Amino acid sequence: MPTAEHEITEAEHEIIEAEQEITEAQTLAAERAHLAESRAALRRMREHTAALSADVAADWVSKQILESQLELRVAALADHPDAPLFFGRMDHDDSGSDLPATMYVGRRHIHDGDEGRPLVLDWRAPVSRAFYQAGPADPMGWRRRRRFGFNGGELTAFEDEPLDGRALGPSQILTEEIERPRTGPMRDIVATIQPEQDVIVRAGLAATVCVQGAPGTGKTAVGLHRAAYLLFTHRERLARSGVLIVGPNRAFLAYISAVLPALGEVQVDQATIDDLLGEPTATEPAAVAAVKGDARMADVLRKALWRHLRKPEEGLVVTRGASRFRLAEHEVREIAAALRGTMRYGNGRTSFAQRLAHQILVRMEERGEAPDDRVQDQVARSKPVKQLLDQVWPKVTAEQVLFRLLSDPAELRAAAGGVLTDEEQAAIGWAKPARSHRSAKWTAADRALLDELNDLIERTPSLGHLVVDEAQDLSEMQLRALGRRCGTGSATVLGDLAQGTTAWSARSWEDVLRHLGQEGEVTELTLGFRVPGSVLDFAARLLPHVAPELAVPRSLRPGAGALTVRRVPELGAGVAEAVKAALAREGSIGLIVPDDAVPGYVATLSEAGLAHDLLGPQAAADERVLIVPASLAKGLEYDHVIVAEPAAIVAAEERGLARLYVVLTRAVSTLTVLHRADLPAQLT
Ligand SMILES: Nc1ncnc2c1ncn2[C@@H]1O[C@H](COP(=O)(O)OP(=O)(O)OP(=O)(O)O)[C@@H](O)[C@H]1O
Repeated sequence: MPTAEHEITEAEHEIIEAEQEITEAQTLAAERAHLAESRAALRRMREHTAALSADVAADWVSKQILESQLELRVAALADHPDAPLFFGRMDHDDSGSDLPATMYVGRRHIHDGDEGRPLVLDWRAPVSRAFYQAGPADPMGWRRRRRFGFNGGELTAFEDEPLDGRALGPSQILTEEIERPRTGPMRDIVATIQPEQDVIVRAGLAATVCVQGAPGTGKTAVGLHRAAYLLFTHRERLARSGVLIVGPNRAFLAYISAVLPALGEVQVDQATIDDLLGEPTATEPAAVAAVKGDARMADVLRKALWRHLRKPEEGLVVTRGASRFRLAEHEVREIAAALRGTMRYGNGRTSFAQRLAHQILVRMEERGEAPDDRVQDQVARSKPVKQLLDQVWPKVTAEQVLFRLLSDPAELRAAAGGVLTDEEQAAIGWAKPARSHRSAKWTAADRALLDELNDLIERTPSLGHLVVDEAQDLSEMQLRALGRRCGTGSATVLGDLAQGTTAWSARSWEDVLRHLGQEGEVTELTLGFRVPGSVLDFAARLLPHVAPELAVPRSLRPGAGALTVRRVPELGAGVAEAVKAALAREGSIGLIVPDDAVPGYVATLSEAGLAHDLLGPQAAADERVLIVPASLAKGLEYDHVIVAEPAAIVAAEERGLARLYVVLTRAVSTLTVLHRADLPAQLT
């Protein structure tokens, strides 16, 4: 029997709860009204921009440029129904503060046209930093942080965090955001960027940052948000010089393609290394590619290129009117020798012609003539100089130089002697060369060599900033190629040494930065957002075998019951059953299988009547079930992952264990590992 005192307390409790509900409902209504007001203001901003006319432009070209700029601005002001306009709010009641009493933080700045009153502040503005960084230890002048929960475009919840020194547990809204089922391409994380991620996102433009991060720690997300941050903060400069995101393959680029547009950035290019350096037209054994990918090749190529300079067969004779002016053969040789290797090959060729012409001018002056600069140019372009130029300093293309190097063992020996061992030379030289450089086929490693040569011949222009994802997989020569593209800019280098699956995968980030030609700090992210703890622990059994030096990753969520490892008598039936079970739950399903088993599983699912897509360059798959070749899983994630036959994934390639580590860390909610053969010993 409850006591009277107890009854009153309970009744009181109910009243308090009811009051709380009313205040909560009122708060929610007020916040929704602010959202509606912001939406309307954004619409007005967009309409205003759309109404601006490019007719003010002086000429046709300027008009086209202005029109496309206006189009971009209208696109940037689009209201994406699924991406809430604001996600946070900060308040304080200190009347002496310079900060506004209330600020809403959102994807972009929104102001009320009439009064110019800011309704939402861009998350990248300096003042917004407090939303991400303020904490009990340092409230940064604010008293309360409010986070909003959204469902579609609807504001459905809010969560208050007093910034008064009380330490609070993890945010419910963050956990829900992470566990929200995946559909379609990658989402932005702008509402829930964590303090340690925010530090990387907001690093200055001059700084190159390198992030080592375990699977799912948000490296890709951080890199993309950093691009958006830099574009906001240095808009004009970067609009001119450009920002480029480099990712491992097209499927990955398609997967991340929606993030920047959702953040209002529609002008960032994305490319794979093959897009940048040229698609390979041939393949080769990994061991050969590893030699070609080694930075020592830069030396070999430099020597190979300069070996195209030839000794003059004779001197130079230039006729002007009735006079003839001569340079002796040794003089020509000295001029070439003085220039050799001091500048890019192409510039050297131009300078060589100018120096020859200059010497001829000196001869003219000796004979009492007074030629001016124009005469020097005329002489430099004259037939005898051109003929000598073609003989001594011939025009060459990167393809010609590499063709000669790889098809002629004597050339290779001359250029690579003392740099590559005899075995290495034998490995990269072509056994059966093509007829000419025109019909030669080039591998991915050759493409990086060609790029290096191109740069030795003519400077590669640099961009303002480069974001390089999965950087651990790039060869030293590929890193050099990327380094050239941010030579006068900076880079964000992202990756995980444990997920290196190429024959040349990096062993240290210091090496990566060195080959990239950038000085930068290496930061480590260790808190995983994607993979549940139980799954991460299972995958981490491989870590001592693939990257023993790395810290064991932790997960934000324990994920009890997320992992199933099952031996099945027959893989096809086991997979079909696991797919059916996953279909009963919410979210995307990735069936990750050894590459050569893909056709078999396509048939299995079709026979079982299970609709599915095969992961290809376009990430936009319609079906919930996606068959993913193990070699393409990198960087991707699915709510439910089913992995078929880990031993076969390991056996398929040299760094198969690292590949398996990648594959096992793609799951957001559940991982089902099915095997008929024994599991790899390292997993048990
Ligand atoms: N602060 C965050 N708030 C919400 N979600 C986050 C946050 N950080 C990361 N995530 C989510 O965690 C998942 C993993 O992030 P991401 O793909 O960037 O990790 P990664 O480190 O690049 O992983 P991998 O090395 O496996 O490719 C993504 O779904 C991302 O949206």
